[in-house]
This record gives sequence, structure tokens and C-alpha cells, in this order.
Amino acid sequence: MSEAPAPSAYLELQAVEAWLGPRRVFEDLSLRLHRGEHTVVLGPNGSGKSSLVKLLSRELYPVVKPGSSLRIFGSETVNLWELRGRIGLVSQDLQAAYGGRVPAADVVLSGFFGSVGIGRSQVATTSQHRRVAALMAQLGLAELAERPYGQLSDGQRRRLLLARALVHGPEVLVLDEPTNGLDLKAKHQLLALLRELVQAGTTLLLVTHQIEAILPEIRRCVLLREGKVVGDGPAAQLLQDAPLSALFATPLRVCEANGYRQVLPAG
Ligand SMILES: Nc1ncnc2c1ncn2[C@@H]1O[C@H](COP(=O)(O)OP(=O)(O)OP(=O)(O)O)[C@@H](O)[C@H]1O
Repeated sequence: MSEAPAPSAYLELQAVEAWLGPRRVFEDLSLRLHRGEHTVVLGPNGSGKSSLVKLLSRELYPVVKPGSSLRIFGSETVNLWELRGRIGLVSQDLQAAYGGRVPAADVVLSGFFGSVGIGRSQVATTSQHRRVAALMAQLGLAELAERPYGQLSDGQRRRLLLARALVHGPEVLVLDEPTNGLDLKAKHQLLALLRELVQAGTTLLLVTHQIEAILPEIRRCVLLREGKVVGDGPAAQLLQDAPLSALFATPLRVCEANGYRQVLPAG
């Protein structure tokens, strides 16, 4: 029998095996992530970071076998619609899923329905429209409300998806490579926004290979390599030269300023 779930855990993996097509991404993955604990999952390309997010968002299902379990918010049978209400997700897949003609405000509004786009049967209330307008204003997107999604820059789309992820007040914000492809100003604006959110109490799960995108507020670091957790502990201990050089299989030197870190080639 597997252990009783911890009450504050939003994701509990016990000896999980999962496949993407012909490829086994995880063979024996165990990990527990908690509400109130901002966490970064860091790993090189192909280490399984996005697949981990997909286990949480129910886009990827583990192999059913004895001794293996996956619990989300304490349940093995979480309802997909309830789940979408409890997490807010920003991913590259989601960014690519929206059609170019969709008005920006509808992208945010669709977060209430946990869907991509708004179906005919999905009628938003006045208070939902108001919430969209208020959030877009808060994230500096008010002027883009009517703009077609296809005419927005990457940075604008990322902020828009952040608004979509937040519109329904999720318990956990899950960000898969949120700063990829953004220029410095867009990246710094996004990081500043994220800092405000975590300081206001939203639990953050950040999945990235970009060390400079790790907010100072993130205290727990999980290092993922070839589908295995090779480090899990305080960010201050793991975001150092030796663990990161081993993780990325190249000699690295970590520099710190203002609570952020940057990595340079060592030697
Ligand atoms: N649809 C797929 N079919 C088969 N294998 C896949 C598929 N998608 C990803 N993979 C493989 O699964 C492994 C894990 O991929 P995943 O996208 O989870 O890694 P990642 O750490 O998020 O990588 P990146 O940083 O490049 O986005 C990789 O080796 C990848 O090549």
C-alpha cells in the first residue's frame, strides 16, 4: 500500500513510469510538490521537464502498475475541469494552440473555461468580463484587448497567457519555460510580474533550463536529468557551480546579483 497523501501536496509521484510515443521518459520518478512552496524544476533539453508538467495537467498518463501512483491535489482521480480551475498553466504548447484571429481578451477569458478559445455554449458573465479587463490592465495589456492574437509579439503573448492562467484565481501557477525567446525588457517585465504574484501568495512551479529566470523567492530546486531527479533541495545549495556543471554536463560558473543568478562558462 502506498503512503497516505500529505494534505498540502498538489503533486505526488510515486515510482512513476511514463512514455511519450515509443520513448520512455520516466522509469521510476518519485517527487512531491507542495502548496506554498515555490519550486523550480531545472534540467537540460530533453530531461523531461515538459513531460512532468503534462503529468500534472493530465496531458500525459503514467503506466498503471503496482507500487506506482500519481496524486494531484491528494486524489488519484482528479476531475479535469476541477483541475483546470485549480492550476493556471503557461506553456509553449498553449501559446501555439491559439489561432491568429482570436482577440487578445478572448484568450484571457477562455481561462475561465479551461479551454482554448470560447465555444458557443460558453457564455461569460459580466463579472468574468470585468475580471478580464481588470487583469489585463494590471498586466499592462489593456490596450491590446481587441488586437488579434496573431499580431502580438512573443512577450505580449506570454503576458496574455499569464493573464489567462491567473484569471480564475488558481492555487498553483505552472510555468513551462515562460521566458524563452523573450528580449531582455520583456523577460524582466515578466519576472517582475511573477515576483508580485508570488509575493501575493500564489504558489509557483517554474520549469525551465534558464537559470536567470529563477526568481529570488524560489527556495526549492529540483534538478532533472534524463527523466531522473538528480538533486532536490534548497535552491541556495543546488544553484552552485558543481551541481549545475554536473546537471548540464559542462563546466559552469554561477554569478549572483540582486537575488538572481546567471551562469557563465567556467575557465
Ligand atoms: N511526442 C513525442 N514522442 C516521442 N518522444 C518525445 C515526444 N515529445 C518529447 N519526446 C522526448 O521525450 C523526452 C522528454 O521531453 P520533454 O519535452 O519532456 O523534455 P524537456 O526537458 O521539456 O525538454 P526541452 O527543454 O527541450 O523542452 C525527450 O527526449 C524528447 O525528445
